[in-house]
Amino acid sequence: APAHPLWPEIERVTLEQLQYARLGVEGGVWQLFAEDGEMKMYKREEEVDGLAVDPLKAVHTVKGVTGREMTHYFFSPDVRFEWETTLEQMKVLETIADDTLVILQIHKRVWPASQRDALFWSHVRRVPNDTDRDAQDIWIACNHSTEHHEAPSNEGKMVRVSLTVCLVCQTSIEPPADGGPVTRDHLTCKITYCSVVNPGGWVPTSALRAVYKREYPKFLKRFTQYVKDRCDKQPILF
Ligand SMILES: Cc1cccc(-c2n[nH]cc2-c2ccc(F)c(-c3ccc(S(=O)(=O)CCO)cc3)c2)n1
Repeated sequence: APAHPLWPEIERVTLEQLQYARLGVEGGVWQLFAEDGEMKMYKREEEVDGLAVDPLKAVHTVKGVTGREMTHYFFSPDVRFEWETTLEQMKVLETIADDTLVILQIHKRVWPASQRDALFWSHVRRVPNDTDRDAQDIWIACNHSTEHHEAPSNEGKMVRVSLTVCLVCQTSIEPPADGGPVTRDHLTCKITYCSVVNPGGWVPTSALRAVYKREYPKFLKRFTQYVKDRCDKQPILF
């Protein structure tokens, strides 16, 4: 494994997030707050120091793409402005490996809160499916807040959020009955998107919950549609 000081944390957090995502929405602690076709969004209402830090878990089923494709486009900084509508600036501060980056993102301000930025490592990996041999491998992309010497301190202009996010994808193939080639029509990708964002500075709880309720469904719907459009008519990446 690459000898980088962040590597042990990247390994630990990525695998923890994988287990967390695979728990699904059991236990009755998750409250369904948005639904759109196959997409279901759940939250837990939690406050830390009077700040709403509502963990979010979304599950979605997307036809015609693989988990590798879904996590590739989630991870790739080159295409982020094409689907992340709240992004104002983004800088790759460090390329640790071809599947591991440190990124600084400045997001658009949401009235009445002050503008936020996010500094995180971003990692994507394939995880062999240890429970079901003939299933496809699982893919996970994970973003987790970190420190970095190159991140400019915004002289107090910006509030830095603290976040842990993962996108876990499991692909299924229903092979054609006639033994013909597998096409995108035979692909189904089950997605779990998990997010815990500490807004970093005080935001009225009601305002923050309204932002989450509006932004998260929009974000996941737009992102998954973007990947379907990008992959349409392209060779399948398993
Ligand atoms: C989807 C969503 C939920 C909650 C708030 C907002 C939002 N609206 N206006 C500004 C933001 C905003 C502020 C700070 C942030 F760190 C992120 C943020 C959100 C998602 C991710 S990610 O890692 O899931 C995808 C990469 O951008 C990273 C940062 C988004 N967008």
